[in-house]
Amino acid sequence: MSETVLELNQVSKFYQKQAAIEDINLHIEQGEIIGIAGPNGAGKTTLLKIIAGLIPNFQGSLSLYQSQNKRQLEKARHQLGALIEAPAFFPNLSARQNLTYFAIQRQIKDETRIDEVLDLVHLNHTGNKKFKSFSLGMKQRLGIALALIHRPKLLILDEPINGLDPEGIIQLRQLFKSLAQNDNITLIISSHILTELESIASRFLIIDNGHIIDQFTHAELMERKKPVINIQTNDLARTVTLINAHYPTIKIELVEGKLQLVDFDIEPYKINELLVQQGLQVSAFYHQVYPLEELFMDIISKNRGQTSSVTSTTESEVK
Ligand SMILES: Nc1ncnc2c1ncn2[C@@H]1O[C@H](COP(=O)(O)OP(=O)(O)OP(=O)(O)O)[C@@H](O)[C@H]1O
Repeated sequence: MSETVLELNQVSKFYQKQAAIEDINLHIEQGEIIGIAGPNGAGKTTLLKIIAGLIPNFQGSLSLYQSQNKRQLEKARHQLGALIEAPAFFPNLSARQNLTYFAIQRQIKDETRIDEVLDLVHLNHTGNKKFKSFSLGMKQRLGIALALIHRPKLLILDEPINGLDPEGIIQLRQLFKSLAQNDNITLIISSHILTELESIASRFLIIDNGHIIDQFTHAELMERKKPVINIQTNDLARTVTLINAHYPTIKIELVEGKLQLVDFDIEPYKINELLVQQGLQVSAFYHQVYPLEELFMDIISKNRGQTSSVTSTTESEVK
């Protein structure tokens, strides 16, 4: 049976009358992977800090594992691990020495746990290498190891994949999925890398100007996604005429010198076939699907009162 991890009711944080976040309501169940996306300054870090207990003064109520008052909350937060901003590691100590220091400080007696977390974040091979000569990605992974060291049930990560190389990103993606699936750990992750967030999270929160302006599960994202076909030919104007004549409901836009088709309910190859049969030279034809990125842009522009980027293009506009 699933357990409620976190409940926020009308949570707001103001800095000099300016809201960093405002009227946030949120309910999170054990085992969920929550992906938080939002533009710079949207309020993501503020929200994560409030959950982690790093901003004690805020308006509204927060309950963590059914604990609400200050004392109970302090206890409940032992179940929480967080990587928000870079932890202060000792530059002249190795990964293992740094973790040993924090383990002693946190009264973690099980020494094997240090090797376990170093294994989990793939830093077990770094030996005597000092923290100061770690790459950004290695530093980031050591921060995650530290957040995991006391076996938290809830892990909060602010931009955890920043600065990682592709291999590091893949390793962390697998780690996050395994923590949720095998260890039933709940994760709350913020990231600007939406393609990555999309492959990790089970539910998404879109934040703008301090408000949760939309939220949806992974399955709902798939329903709302808009596939796009990109086309490049030797005669874009004629391509538009042909597609408009045969498939009048398809919307076409000119983007960076190529045509983008949305709202098509036919097999893409049929469009390609049509163009080739009509003697056009099709130099590029590819199906592009970045659901979260596309939906994110739509949601943000709608929230800011801008029109959506997709409009129908006429032949004269292309010429
Ligand atoms: N300590 C502070 N004092 C004053 N204003 C603050 C403070 N911390 C955050 N803010 C303001 O609150 C708003 C939200 O900031 P926050 O760091 O939570 O956004 P964010 O979504 O994490 O941004 P980014 O993606 O750039 O990290 C911003 O306008 C920021 O300037």
